[in-house]
Amino acid sequence: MTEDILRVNGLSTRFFTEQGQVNAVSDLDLRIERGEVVGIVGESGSGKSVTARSVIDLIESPGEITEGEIWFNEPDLADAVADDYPEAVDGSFVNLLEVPKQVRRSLRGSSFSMIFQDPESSFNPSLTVGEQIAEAVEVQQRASANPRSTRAKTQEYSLGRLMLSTVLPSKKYVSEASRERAIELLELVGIPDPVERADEYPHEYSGGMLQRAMIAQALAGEPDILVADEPTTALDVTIQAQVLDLLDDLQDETGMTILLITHNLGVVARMCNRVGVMYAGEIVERGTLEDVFDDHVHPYTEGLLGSIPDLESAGGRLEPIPGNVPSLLDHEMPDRCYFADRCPKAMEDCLSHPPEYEGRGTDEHEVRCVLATQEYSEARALSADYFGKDDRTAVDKHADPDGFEDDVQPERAESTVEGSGGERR
Ligand SMILES: Nc1ncnc2c1ncn2[C@@H]1O[C@H](COP(=O)(O)OP(=O)(O)OP(=O)(O)O)[C@@H](O)[C@H]1O
Ligand code: NI
Repeated sequence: MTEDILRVNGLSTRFFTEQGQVNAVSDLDLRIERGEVVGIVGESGSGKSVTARSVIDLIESPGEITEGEIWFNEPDLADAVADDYPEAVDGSFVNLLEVPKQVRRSLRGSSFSMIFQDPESSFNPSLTVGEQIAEAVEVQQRASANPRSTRAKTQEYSLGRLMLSTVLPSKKYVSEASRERAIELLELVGIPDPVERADEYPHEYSGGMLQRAMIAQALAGEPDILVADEPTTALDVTIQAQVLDLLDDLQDETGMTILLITHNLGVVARMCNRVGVMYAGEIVERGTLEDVFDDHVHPYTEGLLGSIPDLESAGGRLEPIPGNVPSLLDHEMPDRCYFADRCPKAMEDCLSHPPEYEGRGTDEHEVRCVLATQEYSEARALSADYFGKDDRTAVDKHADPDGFEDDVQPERAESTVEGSGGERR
């Protein structure tokens, strides 16, 4: 039982800002099997969240998906749209970038759901948690006959219905059944006294509890794919571990597919089946956990592994990768390996942009690094100060009237280190 549920091909997402075009995600491929947990890991600013948001259709102006295909495996959806959008259908797969916005939107909650780092953003402070989860349950019921059964749900697909479900005005009250379901969901995610807690407002919840409530809200539509963007980063270590346990258990019970975004390889090791390592908007190394942890080729992966925080023990020391996160402004991106200026093994060959090569691990293992094809050679190494001058120009170019970029870059680099857990041990 290993069928793909999602295939992303050649995805590029750009932001058209006053400073220029930001190449947040470039030519990204991603394959997720049904029931699998796939991780995307990388430093701050590498494009992880933009990848997640692109998949779930949450890119807003000035951002835009400029290229690529996002194929979602859903036979009934494929049937429903095949007549009107034949080019968007390939067997049981539907290219979500080729169907109308409303159809895509109708998949939110029921097919795709997302949880974020800051649960506050998912809740309205003036409604009780129970009401909001019940509302999420009802939104799904409007889109489907029976929210408890995926099969019944998908048999209800028809194009008109898909479109309608997103334009119907939201009801101002929730039914008793939805309220009960909300309480069940709160219980499922381990909220004690769910009946009482359902009547409380978001600010009455602790961070960890609100994180659980957000997961309950995301589960209300029984999504096929849960996208979790740094779901535990803001929590203290003990609560982090509990929330990860919860996600793990829910995944076991429901067979849900999870796309997990994190900058913590410790979290990947614990949760994922396969992982993609992101740098400067690209996946630079991908494969099974074994490929990436034991047989990695890319010096960036090596660097991330060196900075791995230990989830369980206190006092683990974190060694950040020296150098700065690269600018993703199109006119500042060099035509070479984007990591070369920070790479301890940079060679002459790294001065042209590497394609994806087969890695030395499993069939899944791929690497954007010339070291996949040759041994490191001192003789061909770039001199230590090769990029010294380049770097300075890059910093100068960053300067803009309000100095925004200059202020932000160093802080972002630092927050990666903290966020990875270095401060919390
Ligand atoms: N709304 C936006 N407008 C302009 N640029 C954006 C916008 N959103 C993201 N970006 C840019 O896209 C790039 C990738 O950002 P993204 O948020 O995906 O990084 P990330 O890997 O999730 O980092 P973090 O670990 O800090 O969350 C960054 O250079 C960021 O500045
Ligand atoms: Ni992010």
